[in-house]
Amino acid sequence: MDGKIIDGKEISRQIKEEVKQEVEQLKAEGCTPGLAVILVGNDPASASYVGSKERTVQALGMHSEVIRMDEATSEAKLLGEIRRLNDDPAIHGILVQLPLPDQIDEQRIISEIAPEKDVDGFHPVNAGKLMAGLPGFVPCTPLGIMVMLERSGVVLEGKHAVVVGRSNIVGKPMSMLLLQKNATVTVCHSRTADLPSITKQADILVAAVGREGMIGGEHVKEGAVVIDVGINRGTDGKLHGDVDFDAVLPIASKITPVPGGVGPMTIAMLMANTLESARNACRQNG
Ligand SMILES: Nc1nc(=O)c2c([nH]1)NC[C@@H]1CN(c3ccc(C(=O)N[C@@H](CCC(=O)O)C(=O)O)cc3)C=[N+]21
Repeated sequence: MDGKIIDGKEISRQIKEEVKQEVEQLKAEGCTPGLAVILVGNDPASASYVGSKERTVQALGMHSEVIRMDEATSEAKLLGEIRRLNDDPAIHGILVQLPLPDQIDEQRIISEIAPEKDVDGFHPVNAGKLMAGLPGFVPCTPLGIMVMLERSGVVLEGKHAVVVGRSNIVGKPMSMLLLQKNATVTVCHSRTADLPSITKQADILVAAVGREGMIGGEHVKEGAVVIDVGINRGTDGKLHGDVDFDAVLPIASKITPVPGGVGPMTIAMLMANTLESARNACRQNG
């Protein structure tokens, strides 16, 4: 209803429809894109995300393999599973659901995934390619945000983009992608002094801090575009963003909701990356 609210669910639906068409075309050439998702342990939130990824992969006509491993699984066993998938020609994308249990070194695991199957874009080779401006897989959440901005007609060139959060998964790749589009980028984090004075300069504000309602009206400039990456499960059992939506809505020119904003875009881009990986693999060998 309100044209201010960027509908991530609708944009993700469009992307998935486009991917579905292209999957059909690729299948007609004898190549079925395949995604393997590894879930270690029984965290209910992780299990629910993995379930939703699996359903989406199947709905788009791709091959899905979900590997569920025990909470006590050793690092060696998980590495073995990744090596098997690296060598499996039916699998074009490998996603190891994070976080992993404490006995497993996440960086060690991510580094074992073949970079050309790393549809999460977390492998150091893909991170390096992004920084160097070379083609490679880009992490799904920041990539999805770029697509949302583009499809909502947001111009980035010459604008001040402020990213709050410096993770390898969102903040750092987000800042690289915004730079590529000629935004002036500032990265803030938990030790930033006087955060509101900086976020208030933002034409585009990306909140990826992981603290419910952290970004309030006092953080936002009139007319800013506000992207909320937060997915915090509140005590009410509902999902809440990092942005105090009701406080920021009247100030922003555009804003993404939670749920129905960045989250669905993340899954859509995972599908797009898996399609791209299959295309690369099949057209190279076929
Ligand atoms: N290797 C790896 N890759 C990931 O991409 C990855 C991960 N590990 N670990 C966990 C996070 C989280 N994540 C989400 C994706 C979609 C929604 C999503 O679609 N959310 C819906 C609501 C879902 C609900 O209601 O629970 C929404 O925001 O509208 C949320 C969260 C991917 N992650």
